Amino acid sequence: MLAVPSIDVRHLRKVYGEVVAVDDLTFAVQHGAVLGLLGGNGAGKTTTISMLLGLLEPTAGEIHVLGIDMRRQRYAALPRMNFSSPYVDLPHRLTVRQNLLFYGRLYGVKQLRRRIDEIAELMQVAAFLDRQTGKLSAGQKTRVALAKALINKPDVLLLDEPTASLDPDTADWVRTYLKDYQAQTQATILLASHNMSEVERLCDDVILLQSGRVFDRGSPRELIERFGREDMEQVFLDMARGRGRGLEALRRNEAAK
Ligand SMILES: Nc1ncnc2c1ncn2[C@@H]1O[C@H](COP(=O)(O)OP(=O)(O)OP(=O)(O)O)[C@@H](O)[C@H]1O
Repeated sequence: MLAVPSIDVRHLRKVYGEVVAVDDLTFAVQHGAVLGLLGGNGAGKTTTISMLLGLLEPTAGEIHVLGIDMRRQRYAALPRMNFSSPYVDLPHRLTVRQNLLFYGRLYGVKQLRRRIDEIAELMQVAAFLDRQTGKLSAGQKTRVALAKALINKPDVLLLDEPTASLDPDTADWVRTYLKDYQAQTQATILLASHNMSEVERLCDDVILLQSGRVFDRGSPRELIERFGREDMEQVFLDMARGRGRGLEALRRNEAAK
């Protein structure tokens, strides 16, 4: 087990022209924990995940993953990481199998063909392994993206809205699978989601982001209690609408700065 957190982010900032997308974000995710990143549209979730992967250069701040400085040595960490995002398409013209072969080789997966069969079965994409990825339905593409995200059995998994286009039944088994995967491998997962029951079910801790800044943080249970609410859906609405005890949390955070 690592003595350092699996993900360690300090004073992270990203500015696009006049838009401050991420503003002084600091958090750590311990080995084997699941952190939820919640926030309304434009809160900075995708920007944060992109910086964690090295796809975007931060304006300021530090990111360490598995103890490795991502701004200097990200290629040492990337083979042990993976991600899925509805905003990053897999090559359309390749078949699902070709995509999984391509990414599997990129990640240096051993016994790749066996692993592809295994993950295709698990993510229920075996039936369309030889179809073009671009011609699949949105939900099928999401399952392929998850198969790609798990191909190298990552120690750190970054998931941007992993169940967004899935039907309720499929979303449910994907959540069950992610929970089992995490329990079996002790992987560390960062999950950006708009689905509050998913967050309650999967996340040990949650960061509520608003306009790139931390609005509040805690376990789902702590947040629900602190906001005086019954579930995360209501907590989220309080944050989004700037009302109730959520507003007090914001004031407290502002005062602490
Ligand atoms: N390439 C870009 N150029 C300029 N502004 C950008 C760019 N990408 C994101 N932004 C802005 O940065 C802010 C954060 O966007 P981001 O995509 O990280 O939000 P998000 O929390 O993932 O939102 P959503 O829930 O809608 O996916 C938004 O104000 C967005 O308009």
